[in-house]
Amino acid sequence: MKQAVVLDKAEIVKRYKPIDPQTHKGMQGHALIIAGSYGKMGAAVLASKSCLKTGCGLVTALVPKCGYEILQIANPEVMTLTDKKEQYLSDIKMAIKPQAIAIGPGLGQHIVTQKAVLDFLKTNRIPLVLDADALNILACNKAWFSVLLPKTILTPHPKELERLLGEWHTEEEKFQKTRAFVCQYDLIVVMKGAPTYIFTPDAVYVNTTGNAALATAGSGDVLTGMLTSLLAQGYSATDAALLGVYLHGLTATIALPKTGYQSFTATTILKNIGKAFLSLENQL
Ligand SMILES: NC(=O)C1=CN([C@@H]2O[C@H](COP(=O)(O)OP(=O)(O)OC[C@H]3O[C@@H](n4cnc5c(N)ncnc54)[C@H](OP(=O)(O)O)[C@@H]3O)[C@@H](O)[C@H]2O)[C@@H](O)CC1
Ligand SMILES: Nc1ncnc2c1ncn2[C@@H]1O[C@H](COP(=O)(O)OP(=O)(O)O)[C@@H](O)[C@H]1O
Ligand SMILES: [Mg+2]
Repeated sequence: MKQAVVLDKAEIVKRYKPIDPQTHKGMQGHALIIAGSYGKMGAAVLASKSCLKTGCGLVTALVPKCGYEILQIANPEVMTLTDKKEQYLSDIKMAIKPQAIAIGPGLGQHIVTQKAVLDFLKTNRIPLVLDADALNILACNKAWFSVLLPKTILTPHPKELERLLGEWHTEEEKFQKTRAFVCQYDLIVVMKGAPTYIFTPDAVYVNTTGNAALATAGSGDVLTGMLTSLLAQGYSATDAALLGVYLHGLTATIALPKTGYQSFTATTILKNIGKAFLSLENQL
């Protein structure tokens, strides 16, 4: 494999766009988070909250009916749309025009949800982040890889990546398969791990922030919201993936001395997104 580009502060500051003092919520982007099912509504809460806390002006969550009160109470700043089904999503339609969409965290893989996801992918023309069960559903329907919009961001953990690409026997083979996949379908793959690699058709990047504190439930759901937020704010898919992964890791670098590994949770990531941004501003 070609040498990975090291994603350090200098590389990030080049891509970071400070907030315009004249901005308003309508200019900060509107994101839609399609997530959650009975028992996994926390994933929708975490992804939509992280989307807001990464600077998106407006965030809407689309969840099954059982998620309505959970979302509205846990996240009063987030607008909530509900499906007609109580426990899982059955139909992905929206009367809004978001600038970016995330789909997958906590979604489950009900057969009806699978069909709704596939129908959505066929017609979607809005910049997209695919995570968790959206990846698992796609892995069961590999013919659908070719309907994905160019530069869609996929965020698999190792098991999800294996479901998508099949087994590998060496790290080198894993990298080759991922590289071939992003080039064939013109996608961006955030290969989550320690460290996380970002694959684009042009280059591979290796992240330098973060630590094992991130090995905690919901950590990836928060990352999905952050990437979607940056996409909605007008960052290119490559820059959103690079900046989002870097900032997500930076929250753990910043918080570790106070929390230790054990008490760091996905909520700790949310609480430290602001400090992560501020540390970029100090470099300008
Ligand atoms: N509060 C909520 O609502 C939450 C909801 N969530 C939602 O739950 C759904 C299921 O998601 P999930 O990722 O837990 O299940 P799944 O895809 O079977 O993967 C698990 C297996 O993958 C592997 N593995 C994972 N990471 C690895 C690594 N770094 N390195 C190596 N291996 C790794 C590992 O496999 P093993 O090593 O055990 O063989 C592990 O057993 C999904 O929709 C998600 O969004 C969660 O986000 C939690 C909070
Ligand atoms: N040991 C580790 N060191 C650094 N980052 C890690 C480590 N373990 C997990 N992470 C990060 O935590 C996140 C976990 O994502 P994921 O497995 O999808 O979590 P969840 O589905 O519970 O939200 C990824 O961004 C991954 O890179
Ligand atoms: Mg996950």
